[in-house]
Amino acid sequence: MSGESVHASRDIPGTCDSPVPALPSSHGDVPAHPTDRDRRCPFDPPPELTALREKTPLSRLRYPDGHIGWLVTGHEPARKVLADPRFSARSELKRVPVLRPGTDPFYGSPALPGWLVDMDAPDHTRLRRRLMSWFTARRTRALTPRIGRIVDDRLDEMAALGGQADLVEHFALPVPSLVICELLGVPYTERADFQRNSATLFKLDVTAEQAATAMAELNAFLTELALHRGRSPGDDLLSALAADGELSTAEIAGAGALLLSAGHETTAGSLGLGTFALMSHPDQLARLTAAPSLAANAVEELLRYLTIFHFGLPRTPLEDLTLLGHTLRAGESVTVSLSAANRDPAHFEDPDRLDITRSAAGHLAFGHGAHQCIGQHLARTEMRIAFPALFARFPGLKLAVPSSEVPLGEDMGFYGVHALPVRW
Ligand code: HEM
Repeated sequence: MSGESVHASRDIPGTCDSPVPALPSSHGDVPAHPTDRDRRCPFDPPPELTALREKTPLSRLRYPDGHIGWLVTGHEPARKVLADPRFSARSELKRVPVLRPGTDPFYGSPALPGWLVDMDAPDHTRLRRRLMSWFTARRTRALTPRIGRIVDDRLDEMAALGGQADLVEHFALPVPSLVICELLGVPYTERADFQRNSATLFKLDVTAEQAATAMAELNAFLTELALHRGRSPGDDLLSALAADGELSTAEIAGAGALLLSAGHETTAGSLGLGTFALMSHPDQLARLTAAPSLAANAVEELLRYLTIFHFGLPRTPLEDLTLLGHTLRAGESVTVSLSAANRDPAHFEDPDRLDITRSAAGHLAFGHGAHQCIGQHLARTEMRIAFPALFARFPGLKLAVPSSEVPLGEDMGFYGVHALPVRW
């Protein structure tokens, strides 16, 4: 299905009650993963995914290259799989991703140095330990005043544009980009190249060659920077890693590339899509603006409700094991759908309703277990500051186009909006 037809058929936000269609079936009884291009509503996972979860929290799944593996859609089994060290995250064990039509240059071969999402213990633990101290809740809280100033500066810049702007270009993308640049020690002036390369990496329909080129460019940039910070250190993460001498330059560059790309794309997606969701649910927005102290709760609920990591997390059993009465064989592909798990009625009451006052505790938007998002506290802090500040500065913020014309990031590994034209 093309993006165009999705835009044309998508319902007005807040009224996305499409009937659940019959389960998709590519061959025989084994369905393919319902993709984001099957969404009926910009904020809800495809109804086919919900239907799969309602049928069983663990189903067979046909991957784009035709091989058959497993899809976990229930909240409880999703947590179990992600917490179980018998499920590997190593890239050389992964086959084709669930949504990419072609091959993936990063699957089927060893992890790139520093690329910790694709590693298992003990390498993963060694590397993660070196990075964790920079992303603790305490350290992130200390960044609050600086993030507040970055947010205010961007809002000033937006206000100076008159009465209309693209919120992604002027707010949702620059805020996390500036924050992660400062933390890592990456010059923000270099953003055009790293933002383009990161976007290519996370795009679903690029060729393997395009993705590999983007990765090589990003890596070369970070390698040069890591060497430079080794010679002339600053007060930043890359300098600290270079001075500490525990990681190789290749590992520092790889971890830097991962942090830089994950650190801005994801939060930008959450800020852009989150603003769209709030504006489309005026009752929820009114609650937030009336009580900005709800921001922390609202952020958790938006993370749950929107689950921008929409393609799921890939894992591979290292041995035969049993889950929900099924035998999963060593080497089989398993995908954990965070979108489906975060809408599981067995864990969240009335899960398809956005309610910024509910407890969204236990949501899996940041994953779970050994690979749970390193940047979660940073992302939370940025969002908790950004949403109330945005709506306080522009109390009459509105979409400047019909909601059906907002370009959705359904072609991206992280869901979001490519642009959000707003006026005030
Ligand atoms: C709303 C924003 C974000 C969301 C929804 C998100 C989501 C996730 C998820 C689901 C994972 C788990 C991947 C897996 O298990 O395979 C993850 C891992 C990761 N995230 Fe985030 N993330 C966000 C923001 C950030 C930020 C701001 C940074 C950087 C500072 C970051 C850096 C990372 C890194 C380095 C990992 C890999 C951790 C590991 O493998 O041990 N993320 N993220």
